[in-house]
Amino acid sequence: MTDAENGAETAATRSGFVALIGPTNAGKSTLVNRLVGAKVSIVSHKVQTTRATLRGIAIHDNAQIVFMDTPGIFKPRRRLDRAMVLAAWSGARDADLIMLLVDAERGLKGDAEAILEGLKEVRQPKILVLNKIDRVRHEDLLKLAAAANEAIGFEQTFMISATNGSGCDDLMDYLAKALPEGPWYYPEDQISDLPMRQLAAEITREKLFLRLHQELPYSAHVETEKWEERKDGSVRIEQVVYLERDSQKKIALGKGGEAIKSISMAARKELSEILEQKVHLFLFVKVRENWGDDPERYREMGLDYSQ
Ligand SMILES: Nc1nc2c(ncn2[C@@H]2O[C@H](COP(=O)(O)OP(=O)(O)OP(=O)(O)O)[C@@H](O)[C@H]2O)c(=O)[nH]1
Repeated sequence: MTDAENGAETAATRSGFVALIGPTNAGKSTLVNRLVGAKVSIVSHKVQTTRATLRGIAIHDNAQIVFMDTPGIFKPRRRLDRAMVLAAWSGARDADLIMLLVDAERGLKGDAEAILEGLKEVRQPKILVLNKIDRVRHEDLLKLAAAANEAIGFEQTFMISATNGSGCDDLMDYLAKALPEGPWYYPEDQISDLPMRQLAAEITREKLFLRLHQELPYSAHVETEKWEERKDGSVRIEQVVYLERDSQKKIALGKGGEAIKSISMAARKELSEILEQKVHLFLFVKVRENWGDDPERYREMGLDYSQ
């Protein structure tokens, strides 16, 4: 029986990217794990080299909500930090909606204040989510909400506890309705696989920057192209490192391939620890001109993994 015969109305699908912004320890991972309903968020990232990372995908009513992480939004201290902050904000600007998560117990001190300042420049619709309300008196929450809304006109303010779930259903109802109508970005059955592939790409990117950060542009990008589980329990992973120029490719390879070899070894070691299986990692370095200027880059970063 079709939906129409059944008398049920088929609502249009919605989908979009939600940039999750918040100071360290605000509860981003805890919240995504709760909203996504599975532990796909896996790691909290140690090094802030990511422009926009997929944290998890939630399905609510007819909407597919893709949570993106934009680490590195904090007060810049060194030159490198400043480049990362800029990149992090550019990730946020590509999202359909920005969700600022604040630890209500800590309030707007420190990084939260700097983030609010930065958010003023961003045009996307923004919502405020005060987390850890289980620890804060209601009247203090109201004061905090008022102070934050004075700095920025948020579309909505939510008060939640990521650990006990209070307020989370209302938040999801809102997100599902706020995202644009359109087809889902990811096929439902591939969702579980995506974060692992992206995580693997991110680990390699982290190693790349740890070794060569002053010599490579921030736009350097890694994609996981193949992921093959083998009968002997090991996994074969093929990744491409995309750079913008031949000169950068030379740097990434190093003399006699020595740089890429050590990057690959470091990435393989970490991956096999996380996956708890033997990993065969193959890295290819390719030049893709103007990659850094491509406005579709961000979407592609997600979509490429499902192909
Ligand atoms: N009481 C309380 N604690 C919470 C809540 N949400 C998160 N926490 C705790 O806050 C701490 C930080 O949570 P995380 O989810 O790791 O925070 P995060 O923002 O992902 O942190 P980074 O990855 O370091 O940026 C953990 O100890 C959580 O258990 C909440 O609603 N109430």
